[in-house]
Amino acid sequence: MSRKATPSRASLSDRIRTWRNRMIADPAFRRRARNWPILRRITNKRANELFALTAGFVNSQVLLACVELDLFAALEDDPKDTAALARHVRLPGDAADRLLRAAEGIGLVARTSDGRWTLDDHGAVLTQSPGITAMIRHHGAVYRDLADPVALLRDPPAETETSRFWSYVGGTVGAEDGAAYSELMRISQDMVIEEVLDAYPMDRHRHLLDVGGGSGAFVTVAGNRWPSLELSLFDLPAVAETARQRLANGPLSGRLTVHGGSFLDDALPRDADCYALIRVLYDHDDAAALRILSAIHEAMEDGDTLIIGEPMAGDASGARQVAAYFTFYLMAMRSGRCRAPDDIFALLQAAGFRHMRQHRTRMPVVAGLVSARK
Ligand SMILES: CC(C)=CCC/C(C)=C/CC/C(C)=C/C=C/C(C)=C/C=C/C=C(C)/C=C/C=C(C)/C=C/C=C(C)/C=C/CC(C)(C)O
Ligand SMILES: C[S@@+](CC[C@H](N)C(=O)[O-])C[C@H]1O[C@@H](n2cnc3c(N)ncnc32)[C@H](O)[C@@H]1O
Repeated sequence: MSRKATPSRASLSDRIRTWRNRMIADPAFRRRARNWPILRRITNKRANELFALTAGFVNSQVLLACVELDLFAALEDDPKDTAALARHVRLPGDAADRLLRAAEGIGLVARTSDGRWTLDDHGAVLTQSPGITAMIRHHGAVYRDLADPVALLRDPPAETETSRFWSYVGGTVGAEDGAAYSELMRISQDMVIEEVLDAYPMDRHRHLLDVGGGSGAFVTVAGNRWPSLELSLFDLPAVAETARQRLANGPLSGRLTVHGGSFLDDALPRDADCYALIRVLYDHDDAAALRILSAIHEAMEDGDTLIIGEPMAGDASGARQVAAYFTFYLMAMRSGRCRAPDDIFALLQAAGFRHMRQHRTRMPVVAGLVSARK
């Protein structure tokens, strides 16, 4: 049941917020604010932010066109003029010029002093970020599901393009799907792994079990960083088989065990002292999330640790963006929930965990991290 706060109950900060909102909403105040240097700066900043929000879809499509045409790779080594780039991306000169001007507007490319084109900051990052690039490409299906967001909120269909794309979420994945989606998972995982392992070094543990470990990128990086760490990976049988084949002859094979099974139905291996759920919990609604946590708790000995690393909601500006993106993304996927650390603590507590802690990550837009002990 929702309760409406009466003005007399509102805290001072709530009342200031209400007063502030009335001022900002008033066109006469906004006109006056433009005349005062400091207020003008804030006004312009807010206007630009609201414009970026309003233009979000257009910006995403400019980005998608650059990625699909491989524009950033063409600019990686040397600046080029419009005609040379038009030939590279196989567009008429005028169309290439439009694309470049649009890309310049959103920080993807920039002009050199002699009028040619080079990479701007975002474009430079994207030349070496296959994970982000793959996510930009796969947005087509998600955006089609979100084309009518109110309809999706009111009357979500049982199946969407996004839910079919990530078919493993329901626990049904065939051998042929296993390799394909694990590949997208793998290349999109690098930044998450770094955030998690920088914020939570594994030197205090003997044996790491990555639950829902996909193709094994997390255990691979952890194993390389901590040479005496024993490693295990647990995932659906088809995915586990893909991981086994990838890692069978690698340098870690002597200390890695791969287990196939479902964390919703099967018992988990018991020999680890650190269990990890990396980008797993947010795939699942609360009931399933609680089952996963309970299965891990059941497998653990007293004192063992669970770490949970995934994009999390929160107060940092990156975490706020994560909340908006993944809340709607997961609605399109028809499963899961973007949670704040407190939401995860509540589930952990219900599953019997204690000593719950949030660990600060350096880039909350990439991942948040919490840990708990049995
Ligand atoms: C050198 C001099 C003189 C000055 C430099 C000045 C300076 C420090 C500039 C900064 C440059 C710099 C270092 C920039 C770094 C930028 C970085 C690290 C950007 C990172 C961006 C990350 C992004 C955009 C991540 C996007 C991730 C997405 C969209 C992930 C989507 C994931 C999905 C949909 C997962 C689905 C899985 C499922 C199904 C839910 O389980
Ligand atoms: C979003 S992916 C994350 C993979 C990897 N941890 C990463 O960050 O790239 C979720 C993983 O959970 C696995 N998974 C989903 N349902 C599962 C289940 N019922 N039992 C075991 N693993 C499952 C998927 O196969 C997939 O590898």
